[in-house]
Amino acid sequence: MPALLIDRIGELTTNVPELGTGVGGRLHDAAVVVEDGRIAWLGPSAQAPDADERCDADGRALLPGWVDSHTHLVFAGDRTAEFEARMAGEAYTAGGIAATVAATRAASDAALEDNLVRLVGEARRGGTTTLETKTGYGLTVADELRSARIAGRHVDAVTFLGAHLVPEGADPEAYLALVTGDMLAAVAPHVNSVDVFCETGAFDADATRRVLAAAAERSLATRVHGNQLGPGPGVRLAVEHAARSVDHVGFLDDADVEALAGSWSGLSSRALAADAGALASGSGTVATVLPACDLSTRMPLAPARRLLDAGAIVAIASNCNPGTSYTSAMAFCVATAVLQMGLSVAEAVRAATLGGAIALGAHVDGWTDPAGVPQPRVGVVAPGARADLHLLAAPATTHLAYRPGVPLTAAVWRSGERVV
Ligand SMILES: N=CN[C@@H](CCC(=O)O)C(=O)O
Ligand SMILES: [Zn+2]
Repeated sequence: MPALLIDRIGELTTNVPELGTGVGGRLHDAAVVVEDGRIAWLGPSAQAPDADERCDADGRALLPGWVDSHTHLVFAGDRTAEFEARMAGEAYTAGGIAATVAATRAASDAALEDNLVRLVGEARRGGTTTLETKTGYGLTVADELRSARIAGRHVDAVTFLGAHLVPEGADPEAYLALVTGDMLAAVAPHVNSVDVFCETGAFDADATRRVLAAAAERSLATRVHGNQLGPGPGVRLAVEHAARSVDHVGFLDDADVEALAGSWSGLSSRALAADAGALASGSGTVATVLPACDLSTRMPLAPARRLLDAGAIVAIASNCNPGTSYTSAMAFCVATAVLQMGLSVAEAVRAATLGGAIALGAHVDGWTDPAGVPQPRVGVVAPGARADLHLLAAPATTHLAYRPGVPLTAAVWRSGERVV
């Protein structure tokens, strides 16, 4: 692959404070050189070396591609009527998942794959370069396995979510035994992690523990859908089981917030930001907020400001799915986090890039994609990192919140290849 120079960058967000200024490690009048799919050099534009090809950023902002660490893209059908009912005042309940399970089971492999490819393309056009997606709309061994296989062909990380809902007509205990037994055994070679929806109407604390323990026995990373619809044990269980992330986190008490911050062994997000070594070696549970889901379900926005102030590591993800959050637009999630959750633009951008990477374990070199191929770290613009870059049609990332809803993606590179 010929070396590429992107120069005359008005504002470069590296997410590495030592490389620039502030939380975003920003540089101005900067340049980046990309070689063999990785960042080879970055620095002042005036000192940039020659390369085979050149892209003139013309004063615009460059940042890492979005890392969307929570989506549910293997599904068929949509739930427009359910959304309309919600906007007319009905509450969201976990039971809505069953409608998508029925449509997904009835769909052909080709239909599921076409829909997934459509959504991955939509996300790319909005600047997303790393995508996780979950199974969870099959809920039989065969349907979960085909979801995992289809997902693995198109995304960067696949999560098994057999513990999404007890399917209609199934005995809860027998289904849990299936999820933690034969179903997990079938999908394990095809997934990177295991998730469980810990909520009233889905899986209780005991069931959640059993799913997390079964995943740990197979050395699979874990994550939890927790504290989405009300207070509950999800956050506490995620931290106790060293889950990579707990997602939604809408209803938190002080102990939940302290547990999430403390999970990083006293390394606050600020300390981690200032010390790349600590970040690489630290392990804890990321608090993933899903602003579009909070809005689309008319739930209170997750307390992202409080979590950051307490020292937790926060990620922002789209939760793209046909029930609670039918959007892949990470820029919209970032704008909402700034305008309504009280984050600065630099904090929100960091959470939607490096935060998501930490939640996926993709912030360190050598993480593997679903095919088992080792990948360079993502979520930062730094020498050696995967060249996943997002050029905005704006001079500063501030425009993501200053001009909400305006499509600002001008170009996207993934592994050094121009994809948008
Ligand atoms: N909360 C559980 N799962 C999805 C919603 C799935 C659905 O309603 O189809 C979520 O993350 O919001
Ligand atoms: Zn979800």
